[in-house]
Amino acid sequence: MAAAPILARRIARSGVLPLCCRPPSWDRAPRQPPGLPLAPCRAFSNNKIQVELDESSGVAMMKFKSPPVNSLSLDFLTEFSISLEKLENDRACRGVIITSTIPKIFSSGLDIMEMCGKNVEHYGEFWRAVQEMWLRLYGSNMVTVAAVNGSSPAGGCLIALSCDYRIMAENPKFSIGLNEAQLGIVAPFWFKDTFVNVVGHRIAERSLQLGSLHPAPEALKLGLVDELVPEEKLLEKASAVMARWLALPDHARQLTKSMMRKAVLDHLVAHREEDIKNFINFISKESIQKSLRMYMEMLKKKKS
Ligand SMILES: CC/C=C\C/C=C\CCCC/C=C/C(=O)SCCNC(=O)CCNC(=O)[C@H](O)C(C)(C)COP(=O)(O)OP(=O)(O)OC[C@H]1O[C@@H](n2cnc3c(N)ncnc32)[C@H](O)[C@@H]1OP(=O)(O)O
Repeated sequence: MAAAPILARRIARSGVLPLCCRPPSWDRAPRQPPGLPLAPCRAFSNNKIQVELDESSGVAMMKFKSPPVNSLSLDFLTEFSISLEKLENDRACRGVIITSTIPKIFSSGLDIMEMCGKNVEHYGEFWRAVQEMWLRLYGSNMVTVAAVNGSSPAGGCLIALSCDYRIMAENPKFSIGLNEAQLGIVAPFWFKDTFVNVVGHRIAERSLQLGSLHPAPEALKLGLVDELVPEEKLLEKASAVMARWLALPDHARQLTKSMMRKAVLDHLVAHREEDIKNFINFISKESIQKSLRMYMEMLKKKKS
């Protein structure tokens, strides 16, 4: 995935400062008082995502921090891909736990405003960023654990599904699923394939057609998440799961992961441009734009 030049161009246009141009990122960890041994922890943070790597365990904690709902805007997706790339290329990092700093929300999915009333170039750029995020996360060599501490519709659910293991807070008010059908849009084939690989064909077919958002206990029953824990235990549990996965030799686990995921990844890589064209054609239709506008209005009305 030679994404660096594309990312660089996108960052330049989006105004988001690339990590490499910021003050040295690894220097941003809190300074130790003189005399104490240096904590084996490195941190970097950009606008929407904060990452801390514990060098002694090889585990990075990645926290989404983009209020109000961690929606996956072009800027967010760019930062996410850059953060994943940095960790992937860091020999000290073997695993990443993904969670959110926003109470009750893991991620609200793709930013609907990025898909409304924009031009064809923007839709193309946005969709390429969505693809890139997924290719990096689903294809990661690192162990990836999602600590889902809030609602996680559509693109948020895709992030969790793309990890190796999903632990969700046991609050029945939190829901997760690919609800695209409820918005009058269609989950693309690689969202669907990722879902099928986790829950199986029948459950995926029913859930996708109905655009279901499953409350946490139901998500557990369907196998959409691997376990539920009280919210205050979520990160502790994620670290314990991570330690179990990291106890195995990396090469054996990585080759196995790649064998399990390769066909789905290769499918998108082989059809990337076609997928972008399909997205642009689909999202540019007036009927689809109308559905999205109505959905946004419904969200706003729900508040008042
Ligand atoms: C043939 C096929 C070929 C190609 C592909 C074609 C199609 C493309 C497929 C695209 C796949 C799409 C994937 C997606 O992810 S779509 C997004 C789906 N997301 C949702 O449905 C979530 C909607 N949001 C909610 O349900 C709630 O907001 C949520 C997350 C439960 C939080 O609830 P709450 O705490 O009560 O907060 P509010 O609802 O008040 O929201 C606060 C604020 O945020 C705005 N907002 C919420 N979600 C989004 C979003 N996803 N994008 C943009 N903005 C969002 C909301 O409107 C409020 O804004 P306000 O200005 O009123 O404060």
